[in-house]
Formats: sequence, C-alpha cells, structure tokens
Amino acid sequence: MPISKKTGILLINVGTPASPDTASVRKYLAEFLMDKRVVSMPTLLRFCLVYGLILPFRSSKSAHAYQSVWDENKGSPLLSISQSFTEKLQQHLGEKYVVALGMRYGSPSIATALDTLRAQQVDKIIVAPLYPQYASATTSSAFEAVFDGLKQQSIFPVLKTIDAFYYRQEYIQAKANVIRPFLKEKWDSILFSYHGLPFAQVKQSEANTPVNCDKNLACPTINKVNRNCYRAQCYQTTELLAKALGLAASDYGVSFQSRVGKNRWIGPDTESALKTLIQQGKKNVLVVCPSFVADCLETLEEISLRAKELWLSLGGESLTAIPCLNDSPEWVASFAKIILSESIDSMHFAQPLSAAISVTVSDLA
Ligand SMILES: C=CC1=C(C)c2cc3[nH]c(cc4nc(cc5[nH]c(cc1n2)c(C)c5CCC(=O)O)C(CCC(=O)O)=C4C)c(C)c3C=C
Ligand SMILES: [Fe+2]
Ligand SMILES: [Fe+2]
Repeated sequence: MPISKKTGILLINVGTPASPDTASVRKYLAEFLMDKRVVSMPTLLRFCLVYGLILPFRSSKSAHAYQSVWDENKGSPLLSISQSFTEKLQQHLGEKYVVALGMRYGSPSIATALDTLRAQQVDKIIVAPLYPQYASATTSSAFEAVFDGLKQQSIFPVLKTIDAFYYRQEYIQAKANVIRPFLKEKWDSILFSYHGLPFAQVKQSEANTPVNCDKNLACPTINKVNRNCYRAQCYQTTELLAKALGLAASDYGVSFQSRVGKNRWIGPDTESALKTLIQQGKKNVLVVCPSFVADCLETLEEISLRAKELWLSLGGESLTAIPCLNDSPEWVASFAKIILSESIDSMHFAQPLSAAISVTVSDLA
C-alpha cells in the first residue's frame, strides 16, 4: 500500500449537548465541568461542587436556554456551523488534506476524529483548536485530549499544534470585515464581550510573576510576562480590531460574559458593562464576541436574546449582536492560512506583531 501523503487537520471546539433536554445537557455539563482545566480544583472538591451544587440547578436552566436556539433541522448551532466550516475547509484545501472535527465534550469526540484521520493513514496532524485566545481551559484542554487519544497508538503521527491566533492579521481582518457593515447602522457604543474565565485561572497563566492580574495593571497590555494571559489577549484583540476598524478609544469597551458558579471571575461582566453604558446615556449598542469563532449558546442566547432583553428593559433602544465568523468563505481561507503558515518562529511571543503590540524581539530574548 502506498504511504499516505495526506496531512490531517483536527479542528477542535468545546462541543455541545446531543439534544436540548435536561438529561442530555446534564451529561454534557458533567463532562465539561469535570475537566480539571475548566474547574481547576482537587478532584473530590470538584466532584462535590459539580454534582452537588452546579448540575442540580444549571442543567434544566441551560436546557431551557439551549431549546431557545436549537434549530429544528440542524440541531445545535455550534455543531452545525462547525461541521459546515469543516466541510468548507476540506473543499478549500483539497485532497492533500483530511479535515476532521473533534469536540472536546460530547460528540463527535476527539477520539472519533483521530480514528477518522488514522483510517485515512495520515502521518502528520495539525491540531487546530478553534479558540482565538489562549486559555488552559480551552486550548490546553484540547491538546491534552489529543495526547490522551493518541496514548494507545504505537506509532505517533507528527503533530503540529496551533496556538492562539488572536494577533494574526488573517483573523483580525476577517473579523473586522464582519463588523464593518454594522458600523453604517445607528450605534453609540461597541461592546467587545469575551467569554469569561475564573480569576484564579488568569493568575495561573502568569506563572512565576503573578503580579499583573492581581493588581489589574499590565493586563490590558500584552507583554513578555503576561503573553499567555487570556485577559491580556482579549484586550489586545480589541485593540487590533479597533485599529483595523478605525475606532476611537471612546467608541468601545471590553467585558466578559458566561460566568459559571459563585467564585470570582475576570471582569467587568457584560451585564454590568451594559448597565454602565445606559447610565452614560447610550441607547444603541453593537455587541461583538471575538472569543467565539462560531455562533453558539453564548452568543445566540446570552447576547442576542438575554442581553438584548436586559438592554431594552433598561431603556436602551437597540442591541445588535454581530454574528461570528462562522463558515464564511473569507474565514475559511483565512483560517487555512493561519494553520498552514504558523511555525514556532512566527508565534506571537517571538516577533513584534504590529505597532499596536508593544513587545519586540529583544524584549523577549
Ligand atoms: C466553568 C467554567 C468554564 C470555563 C472556564 C469556560 C471557558 C471557556 N468556554 C469557552 C467557549 C464556550 N463555552 C460554552 C459553553 C459553556 N461554557 C461553560 C463553562 C466554562 N467555560 C459551560 C458550563 C457552558 C455550557 C452552557 C452553559 O450552561 O452556559 C460554549 C457554547 C457551547 C454550545 O453548545 O453552544 C462555548 C463556545 C471559551 C472560549 C472559554 C475560555 C476562554
Ligand atoms: Fe465556556
Ligand atoms: Fe493578566
């Protein structure tokens, strides 16, 4: 049999429940929240918190939320968009590549995607988590699941892992191009709302120098010390997008959504940010969610439905949720460039990125 010359591409996203009923959502949430990188505490404590406190209350509430966005024919928006993106990336890249989708929680699993790639005899895999910003809970959790899935194989494929890509011009330009048409509409302010993270997890990302996140000082600016800090990367994403769109500092703000549990998360939270905007007399707001490449529960329910309802109840006139990149042809082509061109030399900590980023090679040497 000829040796395969194909390269595998393993796309990874968080995943979604099999259906929007309480039992399926509970099963999905249990898998999600028992990941030690997501709820980072000792196993027994995590078990008690997840099974004792979170699941009994959250499962039916989340199921209800999923029902409000579930498509009768296509099912979960996150899954159907991710599948369409996978197919389009395959078409774009052609037959030298095999593109497979693996969800970190739920189905299709990462193990199934690895089986698909193995069946095609690929001997090199590009592992590409679909998260623009780095977090241990997402990017590293995805990598860990891939390594676990390969553990039983006697021959490991050659692996190339794709890190955060928030700083890549291909991502920034594609995202800016989605946002730009909305700037022609009536708006008073733009809110860049990112998925939140427990405060303890951003502190961990600044290993050895846990000072910036603590004092909330250097976090909004990416530098040598905090280059893996999720919050710093979110602020940097915002600056790069603002620059690409020609926004003034007074035009926009940053917030964090989707908090789970009672412990401290990074802020400001999106609800509070909306309340502040109302107090400032803003009436029309655009909300952009740059930590999600595909529309999902957190954009379609939390922002388009719930945040909008809050905004109108506070006296706002319009809240427009700007769609994610989804499966647009531009994003497919841009993502192909990101994953095929990235090498260790071009990663964000090894070179100056743009005028908006203040690090230089000598800073990082
Ligand atoms: C409790 C901890 C969680 C952390 C930390 C977390 C980080 C994180 N998540 C995403 C992306 C997505 N999360 C989604 C849903 C979701 N997230 C959590 C919890 C944490 N996420 C829960 C419990 C859920 C389930 C839904 C709910 O009950 O609210 C989704 C959408 C999934 C879908 O089916 O549509 C995405 C996408 C990122 C990027 C991130 C860290 C930066
Ligand atoms: Fe999440
Ligand atoms: Fe930080």
